[in-house]
Amino acid sequence: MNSAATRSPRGAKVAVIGAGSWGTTFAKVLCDAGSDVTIWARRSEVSDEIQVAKRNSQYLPGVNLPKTLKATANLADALRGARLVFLAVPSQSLRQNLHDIEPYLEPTSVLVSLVKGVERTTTMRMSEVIHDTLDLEPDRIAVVSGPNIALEIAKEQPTGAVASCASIAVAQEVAQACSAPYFRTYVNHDVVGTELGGVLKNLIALAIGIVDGVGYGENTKASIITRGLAEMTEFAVAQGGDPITLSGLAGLGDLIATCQSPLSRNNTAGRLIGQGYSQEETREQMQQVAEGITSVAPVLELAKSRGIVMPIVQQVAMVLDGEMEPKNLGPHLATEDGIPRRELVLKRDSKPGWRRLFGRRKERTQ
Ligand SMILES: NC(=O)c1ccc[n+]([C@@H]2O[C@H](COP(=O)([O-])OP(=O)(O)OC[C@H]3O[C@@H](n4cnc5c(N)ncnc54)[C@H](O)[C@@H]3O)[C@@H](O)[C@H]2O)c1
Ligand SMILES: O=P(O)(O)OC[C@H](O)CO
Repeated sequence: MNSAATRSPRGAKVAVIGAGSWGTTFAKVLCDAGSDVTIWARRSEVSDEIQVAKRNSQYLPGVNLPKTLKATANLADALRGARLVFLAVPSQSLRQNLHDIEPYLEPTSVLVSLVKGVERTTTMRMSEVIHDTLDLEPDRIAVVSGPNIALEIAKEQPTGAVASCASIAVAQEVAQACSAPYFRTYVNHDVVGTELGGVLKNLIALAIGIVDGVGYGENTKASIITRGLAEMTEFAVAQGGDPITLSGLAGLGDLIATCQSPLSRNNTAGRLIGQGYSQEETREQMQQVAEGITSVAPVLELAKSRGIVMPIVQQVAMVLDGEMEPKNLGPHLATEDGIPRRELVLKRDSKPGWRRLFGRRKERTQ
C-alpha cells in the first residue's frame, strides 16, 4: 500500500469498539484530532448517555465529551464506512467481539488494538488474535500503546503514544487520526515490541503495587522498575520485538506511568494484594479491568517456552496464588542456581518478518 492511497482524510469516519474508560477517552482524542467518530457500547444505557448527554458517568465521571461524538449499541451503525476500527474491550473478550463485528467490517478496514493483555487460553497477543480470527493481512492490523492513563488524557493532560503496524504508511495513517493537541502519536513498525510493552508493564505495576501495599520504599520500587524493564526487554526480544521499542513510550514510558500512578488499576490491584487482600477479594473491589492479573500465567508460559527467566513476574504469580508472602517479593531473590546473572541478556527470535508477527497460527495450522 502507498501512503497517499491509504491516508485517512481529516474528518474520516472511524469507530471505537468498547465504551469503558479507555474506549471513551480514545474516542474523545479521535474527535479532537478531527475524525468523525462513532463509539459502540455493549449496554444501551451507556451509549444513550454518551449520545445524548455527552457523558460517560460510570467510567469518566465529570468529563465532558465532544459534541461531535456519536454513540450506539448497534455494531452495524458503528462500523458503517469506518476505515479505522479501534478496539478497546478487555483482552479475554476480544476474540468474541471480533466474531461479532466481522459481518459489518468494511473490506479495507484497519483494526487497531488499544488492548494491553494476552489471551489466557492461547497466549496470543491481541494482534495475533485479530489475525487468527479474521485472517487479515498484516497491513490491516495495528496497535496504539503508550503512557496513557485514561482519566488524565480525558482531562487533556498532554502525553504521547506509539502507533505500530507492519506497514509504516498505515501506522502513519493511524497516528494522524489520533494526534490531538494534547496527544502526540509517534510511529514504528515493531508491533511485537509495542504490544508487549503494554502487556508487560502491567505485571511490573502489580509488583510495585504489592510492595507499596507492604510499605516498602523507593529503593525497592526503583529496583523493581529497573529489573522489570530488563525482564520486559528480554521477553519482548525473545518474541521478536526490538529492544529500542522497550526503551520508548510503549515500554519505559508506560512502565513509569503505570508504576507511579494511583489511578492505575494494575498498581491498585497490586496494592490491595500487598495489603493482604486475596486475589478474589481484589477482583471484587476492582470495578474495572486490571489486565495484568490475567496476563501473568500466559506470559510465564511463553517465557518458559523461550528459556527466559522472569523472577519478578514469577514472584507476582506466586503472591497472586498465595504461595509467597507479599513482603517477600523483591528484586533481590537469587536465580535457582544462586549464581549472580548478567544485568541484561538478549536472546533474539531468529524467525524473520511475518513469522515473528503472526507465525504461531501458521505453525499451528500447517
Ligand atoms: N483505562 C486506561 O487508562 C487504559 C489505557 C490504555 C489501554 N487500556 C486498555 O484498554 C482495554 C480496555 O480497558 P478499559 O480501561 O477501557 O476498561 P474498563 O474496565 O474501563 O472498560 C471495559 C469496557 O469493556 C466492556 N466489556 C466488558 N466485557 C465485555 C465484553 N465481553 N464484550 C464487550 N465489551 C465488554 C465494559 O462494559 C466496559 O465498557 C484494556 O486492555 C486496558 O489495558 C486502558
Ligand atoms: O490502569 P491500568 O493499570 O490498566 O493502566 C492504564 C494504561 O495502560 C496506562 O498506560
